[in-house]
Amino acid sequence: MEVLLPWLLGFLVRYPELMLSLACFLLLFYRFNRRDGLPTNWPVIGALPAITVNAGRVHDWVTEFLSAAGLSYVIKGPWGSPVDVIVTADPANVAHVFTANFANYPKGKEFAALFDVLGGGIFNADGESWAFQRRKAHALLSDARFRASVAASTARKLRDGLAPLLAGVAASGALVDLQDVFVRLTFDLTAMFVFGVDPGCLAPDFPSVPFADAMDTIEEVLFYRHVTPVPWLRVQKYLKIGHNKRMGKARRVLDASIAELISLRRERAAAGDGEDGDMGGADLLTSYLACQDEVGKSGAEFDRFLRDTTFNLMVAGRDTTSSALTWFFWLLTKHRDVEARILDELRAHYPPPGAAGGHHGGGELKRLVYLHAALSESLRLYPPVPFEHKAAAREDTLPSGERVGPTRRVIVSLYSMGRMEAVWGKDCTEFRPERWLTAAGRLRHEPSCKFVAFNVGPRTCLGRDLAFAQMKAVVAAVLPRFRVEVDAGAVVRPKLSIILHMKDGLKEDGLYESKATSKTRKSHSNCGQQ
Ligand code: HEM
Repeated sequence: MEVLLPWLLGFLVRYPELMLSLACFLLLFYRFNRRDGLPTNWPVIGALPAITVNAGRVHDWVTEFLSAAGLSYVIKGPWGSPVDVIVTADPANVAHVFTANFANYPKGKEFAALFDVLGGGIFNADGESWAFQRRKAHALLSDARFRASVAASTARKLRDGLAPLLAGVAASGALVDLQDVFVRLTFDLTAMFVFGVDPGCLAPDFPSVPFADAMDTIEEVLFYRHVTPVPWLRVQKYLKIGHNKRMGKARRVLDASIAELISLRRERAAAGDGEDGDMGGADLLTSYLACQDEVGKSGAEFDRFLRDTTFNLMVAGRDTTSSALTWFFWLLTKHRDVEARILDELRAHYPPPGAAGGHHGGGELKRLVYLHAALSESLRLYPPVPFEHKAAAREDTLPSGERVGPTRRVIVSLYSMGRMEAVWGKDCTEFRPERWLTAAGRLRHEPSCKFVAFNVGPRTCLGRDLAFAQMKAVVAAVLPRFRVEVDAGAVVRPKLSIILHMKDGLKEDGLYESKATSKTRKSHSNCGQQ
């Protein structure tokens, strides 16, 4: 050792780059993961090598190490601050954090800073502000007139927008990215019930809609903020460069678009046209405008409230539902037996409008039990919100035994929770809608701390029923008429984002309209009629 040490030091002084490269090589390519499958937590840099190497497949990587660890594992912070993260897919931890100790796990200031673009909206709010917004949103979203208007405007959009668009694509044999189609569709559907206006994002020429493009950019930057060292984020903010610059630009577009939609609605209300628009005046913005006294704000403050509220609802409705639909349609291409059962159920309980018994008021959707089970199964494996993070206001110990506090946060992997053998059994990675059905063919209830796609506890999703109704309506409009085929070689994987979109979309696939399903397929990426 006496000989080796001076030799090593001499080598380090003379060839620092070589030594640094060697160290990096050892770190990055030798032991990102320990032999037991768990990521190595190195001194100072924490699990950075493992994170770097697995960044492209983060959700599957987390699932692998959580399986190996027994549902929870502590990742040491590489972000330049002494923060560790306990990553968990343990239902007991979820129940503890989201329900039993809800008050001790607020969204908090750091969450609000990370998601500053959401302003004071419901996703970012805590305490009284959150409670008020939740009460209000809950009342509006469950209002019977609102629900009936959403059902009617959705049916119209599917009949006059989606179906002709898909038929046109099918007839022309053009390529289509189904994910793009669903994002456009849910953007329009959500804007209709939030602003009372159809922005026409879903159109045959696939127009560029600045509002929708700005939302895409914002989501990308938000994910980037999760995986970038804090000091570098600060430099970007200070110099107004990189992702910070992109965010600034997107925010300006977003704010301008929302301001325009709000003033349009105000003008129409002032002109006595309050009942116009795609929702016949039953949209959420009209309702919020009418309750200014209850909100207790005026002038610019009320405008900011409207901007934050409507934007939060747009985020809530657009991306989650489009992500869910994309994964669902892809899963059906892999499970034709499930598709066939859904088609049988649709024929029996949801005949097309115009056919005998084919009147659709929305209530019939409740009879589609197997479809409900299949959608739940898809959401279990591909939850649109793949992870949630939480910080404890006061030090706490989780049921799994780990301490949480100022220097240790919690990340719940919703994606991994659906894939844990300990939670769902040996067939946890299989797509099996039957797991959601009782022997009598009714829907089986799964505890929400186990099926977390819609969140758990007091902050449970307020749009769950609406989302199921919209997804069922889309499936009923598309499935009997079109058949989607996926190229065997297509690589389908999640994009790195706060929403579980598909990385390369579903554009390598083919869509066929019923009449031509048979043998007229020209190439894997064609569209045709069944
Ligand atoms: C498949 C579709 C959907 C899924 C998987 C989903 C999932 C979720 C999740 C995971 C949260 C918790 C987010 C968080 O606190 O970080 C949430 C909250 C929320 N969702 Fe949904 N959502 C869906 C559709 C919708 C729709 C269509 C609406 C209608 C506007 C909606 C409205 C909301 C609202 C208002 C909240 C905030 C609740 C609160 O913080 O108290 N969601 N949703």
